Amino acid sequence: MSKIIAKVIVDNRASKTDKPYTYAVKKDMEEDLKQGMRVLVPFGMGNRFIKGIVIETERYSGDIFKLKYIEELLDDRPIISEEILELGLWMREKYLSSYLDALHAVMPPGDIKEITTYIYMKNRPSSETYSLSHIQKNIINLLNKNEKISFKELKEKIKDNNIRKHIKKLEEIGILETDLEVGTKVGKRYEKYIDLKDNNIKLEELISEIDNRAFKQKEIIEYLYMHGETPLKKLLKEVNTSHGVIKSLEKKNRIAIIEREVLRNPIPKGILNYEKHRLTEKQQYCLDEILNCIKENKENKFLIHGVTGSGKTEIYLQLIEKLIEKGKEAIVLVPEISLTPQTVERFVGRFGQNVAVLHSRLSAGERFDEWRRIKRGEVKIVVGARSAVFAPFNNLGIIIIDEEHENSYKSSMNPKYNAIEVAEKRCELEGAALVLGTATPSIETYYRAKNGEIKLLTLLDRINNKKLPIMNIVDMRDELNSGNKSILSTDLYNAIEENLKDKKQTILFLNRRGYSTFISCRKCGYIAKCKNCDISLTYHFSDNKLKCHYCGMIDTPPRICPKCGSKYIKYFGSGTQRVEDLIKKLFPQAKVARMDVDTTSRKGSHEKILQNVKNGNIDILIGTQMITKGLDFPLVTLVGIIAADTSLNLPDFRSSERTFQLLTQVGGRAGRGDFEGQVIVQTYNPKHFSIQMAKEHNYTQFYNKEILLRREFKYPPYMEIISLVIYGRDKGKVSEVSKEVYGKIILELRKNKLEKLEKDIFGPNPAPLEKLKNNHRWQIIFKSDKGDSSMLKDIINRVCIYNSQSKKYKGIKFSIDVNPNSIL
Ligand SMILES: Nc1ncnc2c1ncn2[C@@H]1O[C@H](COP(=O)(O)OP(=O)(O)OP(=O)(O)O)[C@@H](O)[C@H]1O
Ligand SMILES: [Zn+2]
Ligand SMILES: [Zn+2]
Repeated sequence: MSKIIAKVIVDNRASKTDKPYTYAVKKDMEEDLKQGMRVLVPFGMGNRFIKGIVIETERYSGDIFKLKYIEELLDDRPIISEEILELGLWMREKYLSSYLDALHAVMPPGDIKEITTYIYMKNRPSSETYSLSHIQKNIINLLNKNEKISFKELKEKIKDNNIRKHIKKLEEIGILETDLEVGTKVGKRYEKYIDLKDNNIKLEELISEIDNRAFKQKEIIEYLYMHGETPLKKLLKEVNTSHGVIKSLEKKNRIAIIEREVLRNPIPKGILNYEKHRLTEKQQYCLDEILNCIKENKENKFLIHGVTGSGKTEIYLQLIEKLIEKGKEAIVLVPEISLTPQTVERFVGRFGQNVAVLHSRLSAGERFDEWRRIKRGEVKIVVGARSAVFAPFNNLGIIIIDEEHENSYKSSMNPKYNAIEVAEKRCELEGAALVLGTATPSIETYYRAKNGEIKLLTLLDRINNKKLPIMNIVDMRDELNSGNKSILSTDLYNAIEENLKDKKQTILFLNRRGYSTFISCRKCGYIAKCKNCDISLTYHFSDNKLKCHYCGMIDTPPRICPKCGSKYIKYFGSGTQRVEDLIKKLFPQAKVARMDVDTTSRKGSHEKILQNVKNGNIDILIGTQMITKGLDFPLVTLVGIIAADTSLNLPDFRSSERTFQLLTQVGGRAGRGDFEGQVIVQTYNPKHFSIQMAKEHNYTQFYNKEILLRREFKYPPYMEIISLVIYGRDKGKVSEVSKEVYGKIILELRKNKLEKLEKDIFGPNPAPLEKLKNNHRWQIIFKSDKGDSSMLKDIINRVCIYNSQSKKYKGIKFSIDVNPNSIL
C-alpha cells in the first residue's frame, strides 16, 4: 500500500542542513497535508522538535520504516500558494541561495515561527443547529465564550482527529472564519516613541550637560539627534541600553516619551484625489495594444519606452483600472518607495483604499497586517519596493515595474534576486502580464525587446508636445584653462542667476554627499581613510566630523598629519554640502534646500522638502540621486549636473549605462510644465558617447554602441556573470582560501569537461573595494554562456558549501551574486 511522504525544509540555519528532509505522514494527516504548510518535525540525533515547511508531497510505495513521522501540522491551510512556493524554489536555484533564505523571501514577513492560525466566529448559527455534529457544536460553544481561539488550543480542547474537516465544514456554511496572526505584535495599538524634548538645541550643548561617566545617556542623545523620533524598542536595541537610562533622561527633561497609535493602515494621510486624464492618442495606443495582446493571449510581456514626461504613469493607472474591472489584482513595483512619493501618491490618489503601500518604514506588525489584507483580498493593488513582487494575491493580473532600469530592483541580501526576473517568472506561473516602463531601458531589457521576447511600445514625445530639455555640455577643462577654479562653470552660474530672476526653480545634482570627499596631507600625501573599510573618509561640515559612507564610522578630522606631523592638511573634492555652501554665498537672495541622506534621516523630512519645492518655497534644490526619481515639478526649468564624471569613472561595466541613465533622468526633471527646460552638464569627458547621446536624447544610438561593447567584452546580456566574493577578518586567510577555492572549482570544471569555461574566469584577486566593514575581500568573476551557467553554478555552489563547513575555513564567508549590479 502506498503512503504519503513529505519533503520538508527545516528552520535551522546550519548550512549542512540546507536540503529537503523526507518525513512519513501519519494516516490521519494524509488528507490535510499540503505543500506550503508549516509542520513540526523531529530532527537530529536527539529528535528535538523543530519547525519546517513542506515543499513537496508525494505517494511512495517503498519502505518507510526508516523515516521519522511529521509530528504536527501547524497550519490548517498552506500559508503560501503553490505558485509562490515554486517561485521561491526557482529563486534558490537561479541565485544560488539556501532553501531557507529563498523560502523566507516568499513567506509572510516577520518570523514565520511566530505565526498562529486563529479561528473566529463569523456568524452565530441560527437555532437550527440540528445539522451540526456533536464536535461542531462543541467548537461553536468554545467560540461563544472566546472572541477567537488558536487552532492549537482548539485541538487540545477538542480531541478529535478530524477537527480540520469540522472547521472546514463550519467555514463553508459561513459560521467560522480563520485568520493568521503573527507573534504578539499585532493587536497592540500603541507603541512608545522617544524624541529629543527640544530639537533646536545643538548637540554639543545637549551633551555638555551630561555627566561624563553617563556615556549611555550621551549615546542616546547622539542617536536621537542623528535619527530623530525613534521607537523605544529600536532605541534600546540600537544603543544597547536599558529602560532605566531612558527614564533618567526623561527626568532630566531632555527627552520625551510619546505614545503613538500603531497604524493598521499605513497609507499616508492627506493624499488628494488624482484626477483621471483623458489619454492622448499615443497613450491610448499603448493601452489598447497591451489590453488586446492580453485578451487575445498574444504577448504578455511589454516594455514601455517613453521619454521623461511622456505620461507612462497614467497608462499604468488606466491599465490597472481595466484589469480590476475584470476581477484581477495588480502589483506595482517602484524604486525605494521613500524616494518616489509622487508616484505613490498618484496610485493612492486614484484608487484610495484599494491600495496597499508596502514601504520600508513599516513596522514588522504593520507589514504583516498588510500582507494579510492582501491575502484576504481586501485590496486589489499593491504598490511597493522590490519585495512587493511576492505580494500574496490569488488572482494576479499584472505586474508593473516602473523605472525598470533602477538598480534597487536587485536585492543585495540573500537570495540576491532581481525583481524583474522574479516578476517575469511569477507572471509565467500565474498567467499574468508584465509591463516594464522607463525612459532609459536597461541594456538587458532593451536587448530582449529587440529580440522579440518583450513587446516594445515607444513614446517619443512628452505630453502635450512639450519639448525635451536642451542639454548643454560644459567642458570643465576649458573652465580651468580660462582661470575658473570654482565647481560652478560660468554657464551654470549665469543660468542659475537668470532662472532666479525669472522666478523659476533650479535643481542641482551631485552624486556625492558631505562637504569634502577626502582630506589629505600636502606634505606626505597621507589620506584619511576608514579603518574598517580602507576607503577615504568624507568630511561633513555641519557636525565637523569625518564619516565613512560605507560603514558609518565617525572620526574627528586631524589638525596635524598623523603620519608626518605637518599642519598642511587640505580638504579636497566637493560634496552636496559644499555646493550648498557655495550657492548660498553666491546667491544670498535664493531659498536653497539640500536633499540627501544627511538631511532626510528624520521621519517626514523628505516629504517636507518636496512639499516646499511644490509650494514654490524653494528656488534651488541641491541633491544626490534622491532627486532623480519621478519628480514632476512644473516650475523646474533648469537642471545643473555638477559632475557627470563621478559615475563614468567607476571601474564597472555598467558605468556608461549608469551615466546615460542619470543624465537623462535628472535632466528629465526640467521643463515638464508650461516652460521650456534646459540642462547644463559639467564634465571632463565631453566627448564620451554616453554624454553625447544623452545630450541628443538618443537612446537607440546609445544602445547600439553599448551593446557592441557588451558583446566584445563578454558582458550581459550576452554572458551571465557570477561574482564570488570571499571575505573575512583575516587577510592572509582570505587570500589563501580564495586561491584554494579557485583551484577546486577549476578541478571540478575539468572533471565535468567544462575546460572551455576556464578562460572566462577572472581572479582570484583582491576586490576593487578591498576592505569593507573590517572584512578583507577577494573576488573571482565567472562569465559563461546562458547554456553553461547552470552547470557552473552547481559547481560553485558545491565547492563553496563544502568549504563553508570545513573547520579550516572558519571565519571565512562566501557571497555569490548572479549578474550583480556592480562588480566592485
Ligand atoms: N493624457 C494626459 N493629459 C494631460 N496631462 C497628462 C496626461 N497624462 C499624463 N499627464 C501629466 O503629464 C505629466 C507627466 O506624466 P508622468 O509623470 O506620468 O510621465 P512619466 O512618463 O512617468 O515621466 P518620468 O519617466 O519622467 O517619471 C504629469 O504631470 C501628468 O499628470
Ligand atoms: Zn603628512
Ligand atoms: Zn567604513
